[in-house]
Amino acid sequence: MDKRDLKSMNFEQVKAVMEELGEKAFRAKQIYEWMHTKLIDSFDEMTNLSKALRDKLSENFELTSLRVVDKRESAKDGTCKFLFELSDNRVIESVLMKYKHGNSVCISSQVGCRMGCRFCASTLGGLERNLTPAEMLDQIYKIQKMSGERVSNVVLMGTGEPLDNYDNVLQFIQLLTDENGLNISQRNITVSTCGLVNRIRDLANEELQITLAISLHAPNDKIRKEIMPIANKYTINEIIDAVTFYYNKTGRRISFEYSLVEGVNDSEENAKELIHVVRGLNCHVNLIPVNPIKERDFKQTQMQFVQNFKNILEKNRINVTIRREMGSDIDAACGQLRKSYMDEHTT
Ligand SMILES: C[S@@+](CC[C@H](N)C(=O)[O-])C[C@H]1O[C@@H](n2cnc3c(N)ncnc32)[C@H](O)[C@@H]1O
Ligand code: SF4
Repeated sequence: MDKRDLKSMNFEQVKAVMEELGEKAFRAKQIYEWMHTKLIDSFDEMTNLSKALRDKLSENFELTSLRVVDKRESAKDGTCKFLFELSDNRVIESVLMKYKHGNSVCISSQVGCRMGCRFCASTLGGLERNLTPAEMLDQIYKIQKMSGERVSNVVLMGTGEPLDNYDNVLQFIQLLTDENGLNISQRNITVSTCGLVNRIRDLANEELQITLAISLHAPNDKIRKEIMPIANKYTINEIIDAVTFYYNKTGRRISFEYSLVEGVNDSEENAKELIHVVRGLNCHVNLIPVNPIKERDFKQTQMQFVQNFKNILEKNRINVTIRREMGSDIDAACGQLRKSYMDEHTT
């Protein structure tokens, strides 16, 4: 029988397990603390439990942990990219970004992705599997332990489509924001999605205070279909309706991600079209010059045109920023480092 995943359980579930094992309830608190505040990697480190209980736990439960297979630090801005190996030997990546306001970690939510966006390295091998809540937490826990600094912000912008792994992502958010765990504020968590409309509505109904980021990348359905297959399922209008619902439910300002690709979505005409799409919403647009991947011949829009695109939006009173490229010297585009690692190790 497969061992049950203890770190993915919330406090109530750990309490139920203790009852099942005939243990006192306070043991649940101790075990939960070892996992989620002391961030230990093995049952043997739970030194205030008897050896008998630790043995019982390891016979029946799995305690996930990640092995670091690579770590690269940007000489430009201190951004650190990590490659972690999971217990089934699959590899994922996470990024630590240091800002004045605190440390932000970008985590993966799946191994691979099935959404097929043309510019994205994460989807080149399709979806391998979902990550468990514990495997998402482990990325943050490991980075916090290795860096010795508190992580204050978490963004789900690494490999994978978080809303395609909905239940695990929700449980992960519950554990991450638990006051008996790392106690990260919901407001400091961002979930980024390519626009799974039904799931955006489900998420709105959870009434969380997290930030929702929409990977829009196009001002109309025609261009969006060329670069994002999900656009064949949901139109931009449907996305806008869903995010309006999200905003009405949560009061949280919506972020739109817009990667500029030369000759594809970066003309002045495109900027004007984009204004009509987002006008009237309480939102923020992030412009990101696309990070070219070697498997596709997409080119980055030159900075002067990115600036011009931004000016057009600004003149129309749209909140807009150009996202700083973090760690551009270390294969920082999402999924790129993992992809180069897999290419080297699987041929
Ligand atoms: C990798 S995705 C993960 C979250 C989610 N699946 C999504 O699409 O929003 C995070 C962000 O990276 C962007 N992205 C992916 N490949 C990129 C590239 N080569 N250059 C710039 N941005 C990229 C995505 O469009 C998205 O906005
Ligand atoms: S951009 Fe997001 S949804 Fe699209 S393939 Fe990459 S990870 Fe998947």
